[in-house]
Amino acid sequence: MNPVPDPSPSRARLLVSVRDAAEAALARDAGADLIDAKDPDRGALGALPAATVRAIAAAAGGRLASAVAGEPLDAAEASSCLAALAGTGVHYLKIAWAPGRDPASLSLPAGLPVIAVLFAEDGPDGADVPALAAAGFCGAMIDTRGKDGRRLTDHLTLPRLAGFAASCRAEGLLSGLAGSLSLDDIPALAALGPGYLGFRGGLCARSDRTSRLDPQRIAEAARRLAAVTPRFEAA
Ligand SMILES: O=C[C@H](O)COP(=O)(O)O
Repeated sequence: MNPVPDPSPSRARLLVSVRDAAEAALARDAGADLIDAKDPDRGALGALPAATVRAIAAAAGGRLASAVAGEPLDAAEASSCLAALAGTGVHYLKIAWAPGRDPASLSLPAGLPVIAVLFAEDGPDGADVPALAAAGFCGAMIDTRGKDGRRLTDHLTLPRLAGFAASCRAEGLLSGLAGSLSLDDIPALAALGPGYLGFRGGLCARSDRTSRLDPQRIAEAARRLAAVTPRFEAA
């Protein structure tokens, strides 16, 4: 089994989505904990070609690397998307998963942990987590589907997000929160005790997720995360 981040770390980790190996090296050097391969030109969870993901995993050096595998319509398509990125050298994969979706025909790659990505627009909460654990996911995160300027907290309240993180801890799943987050979101969200906070746009020049990553913003995000002591509320 590949290593995955501790589901209940003493502080939330910093996940930075990158489009290529050069951005992976930049994010690694600026202080990202988790290097996430994603095509920001193709929506919330645009998958990159396997060769690009392989190069990103290599450039992540000692950091954990993940890759997004897309937004499949059902479990069978999810299985194909995941299989396409197995063997790229990342430590885990992330894939969109609708709450309540039947996992019967889901085939998870052997030895490669997978995180289910729920979209904030669908109103997920902690009650969705036990089914994800039962389906075999190693983690669960909430992101926004529409990159239209609305942030995660424009869709879901802090108590609801706290309940989601707590439910993940109770199920032994890694949890993540993302969705057009800015540096100023860090104190309130990191305090909820997620495994990681995920960023792209908020760490890019002009806060444009299709623009280049800004190493100073990444370093500042790492500093702010390190300063927050999470409150581990019960599920
Ligand atoms: O997994 C994290 C995402 O890449 C977040 O992207 P975003 O900050 O542009 O919404």
